[in-house]
Amino acid sequence: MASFKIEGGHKLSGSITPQGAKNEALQIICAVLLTDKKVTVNNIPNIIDVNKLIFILGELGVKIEKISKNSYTFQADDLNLNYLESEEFKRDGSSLRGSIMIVGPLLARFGKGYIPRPGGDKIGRRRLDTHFEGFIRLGATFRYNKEESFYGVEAKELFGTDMLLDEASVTGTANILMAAVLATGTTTIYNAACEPYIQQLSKMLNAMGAKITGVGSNLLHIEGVKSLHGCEHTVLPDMIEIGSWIGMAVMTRSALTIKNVSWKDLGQIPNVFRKLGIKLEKRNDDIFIPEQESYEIQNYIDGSVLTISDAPWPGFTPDLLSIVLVIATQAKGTVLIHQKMFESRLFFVDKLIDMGAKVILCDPHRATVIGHDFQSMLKATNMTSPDIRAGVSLLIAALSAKGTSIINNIEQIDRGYEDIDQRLRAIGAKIERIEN
Ligand SMILES: CC(=O)N[C@H]1[C@@H](OP(=O)(O)OP(=O)(O)OC[C@H]2O[C@@H](n3ccc(=O)[nH]c3=O)[C@H](O)[C@@H]2O)O[C@H](CO)[C@@H](O)[C@@H]1O
Ligand SMILES: C=C(OP(=O)(O)O)C(=O)O
Repeated sequence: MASFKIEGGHKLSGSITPQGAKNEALQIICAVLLTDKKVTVNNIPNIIDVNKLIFILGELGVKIEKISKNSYTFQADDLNLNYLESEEFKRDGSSLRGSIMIVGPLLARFGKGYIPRPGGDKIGRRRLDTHFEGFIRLGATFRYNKEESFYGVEAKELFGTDMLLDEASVTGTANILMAAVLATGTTTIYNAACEPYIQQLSKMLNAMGAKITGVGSNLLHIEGVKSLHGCEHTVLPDMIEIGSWIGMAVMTRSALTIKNVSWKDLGQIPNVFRKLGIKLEKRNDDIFIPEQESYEIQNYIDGSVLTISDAPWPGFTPDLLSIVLVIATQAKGTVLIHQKMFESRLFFVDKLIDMGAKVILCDPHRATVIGHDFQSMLKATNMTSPDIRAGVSLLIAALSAKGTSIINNIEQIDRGYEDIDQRLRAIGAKIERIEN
C-alpha cells in the first residue's frame, strides 16, 4: 500500500487541465461491447478503475489499442464469453463499480450478462435492483447466486417496453439504456438519470446508429435497432475533479486556473461553491479562482443556516459533498452538509476533527461545520483514505495544514485521480509518493 507525504501550507499557482471524467469513461468503455466495429475513445483518464475495466474487456477478447496517452480503439468482434463464467472474472469484476455496466450490452448483443457483486467505494448500501428490474422488464430472466454474490440475466430476445425506474440510478440508467438500444420495439425509461455523462453516452449510442430521444431529460425514448456501428467519442472533463481542484485552490488560499472545464455541463457546481463565498470567474471555458484570504458562507434570505445537500442531477452531485465539507472548515460561517444518498460517507470527518476542524457529526447523513475563517490552521496528522472522495478531502486538508501529514491507502485516491501527486507538484505543492 502506498502513501502520500504532504508538507502543508504551500501556495499553488498556475493552471491545471482536468482529466477525462471517470464516471463517463466507465459507461463509454462498456458501450463498445454493443458493436463488432471499431470504436475510438479520446480523453480516457489513466486511473485505476478505468484501467481495471479496460483489463476486463481485454480478458473478454476485445481488441484494444492504446493510440496515445488518453486515446484508445476498441473492437469487440470476437469475444470469449467463457471468461464470464471463470473464477478470474469473479475476482476482476468485483473490484470496481463500473464493471456492472458490461451486463446491459452483453445481454443485448449475446443474450447473457453475468457479474459478481461489483466493488467501488464502501460508502453505504449500493444496491443493483434498479438495473435488474429494468432487464427483467425488457424480458430477461434473472438469477442470483447468494453464496457467490453472482448475478446473471439471460434472454433470447429483448422487447421494448415502458418502465418507471424506482430511483434515478446513474449506472442503472446507463445499463438499461445500453440493453434497450438493441431491443425489438420501443422502450421508454421514465425517472432516468440525466446527468451529462448519461447524455454523453446517449450521444455516443446515437452516433453508433441508436435511436434515442429525450436526451438530457428524465424520460428517454429508445427505438430499438438491429445493430450498431463504430464511432469516435471524446469524454468530457471530470466535474468531480474540477470541484476537487477548486477545493485545493481555496484551502491553500491560491490563485488557480482550471482549463477547459465545459462550463455548460457543470450544473449546480459553480453555484454551490459561490454559496460558500468562493469567487469563481468564467474566463471563456476556464474557471479562474482568484487568491482569497477569506470566504464567507451565505445564509438563506431569512438568515437561517445554509444546507448543502445532494440530489440526482440536476441536483448537486453526492461525490462533491466531502470536498465541500472540508472547504467549509476554513470558511467564515456555518453550514449543514446533508449527504442524502449514501449513509457511510461522512465518517471521515473524525480525521478532520483530529486536525482541529470544528465539525459536529449529527448522524450518519448530516454534519454541521463551523468554519475557522483561517484564524486557526488545521494540524498535520497521519490518516488513511477510506474512500475516493474522502481521500481527496483529506489530501486537501493536508495541503492546507501546518506541518507534514501522511495519507495511507492512497490507492483509493488513484482509483479516480490521474497522476495527482505529479500534477500537484507542478503547481507548487510539496507532496511525495511513498511506496511501502
Ligand atoms: C461508477 C459511477 O458512475 N458511480 C457514480 C454513480 O454510482 P451508482 O450508479 O452506483 O449510484 P446510483 O445512482 O445507483 O445511486 C447512488 C445512491 O443514491 C441513492 N439514490 C439514487 C437515486 C435517487 O433518486 N435517490 C437515491 O437515494 C441510491 O439508493 C444509492 O445509494 O452515481 C452515484 C450518484 O451520483 C455517484 O456517487 C457515483 O460516483
Ligand atoms: C462513489 C464513487 O465511485 P464508485 O461509484 O466507482 O464507487 C465516486 O466516484 O465518488
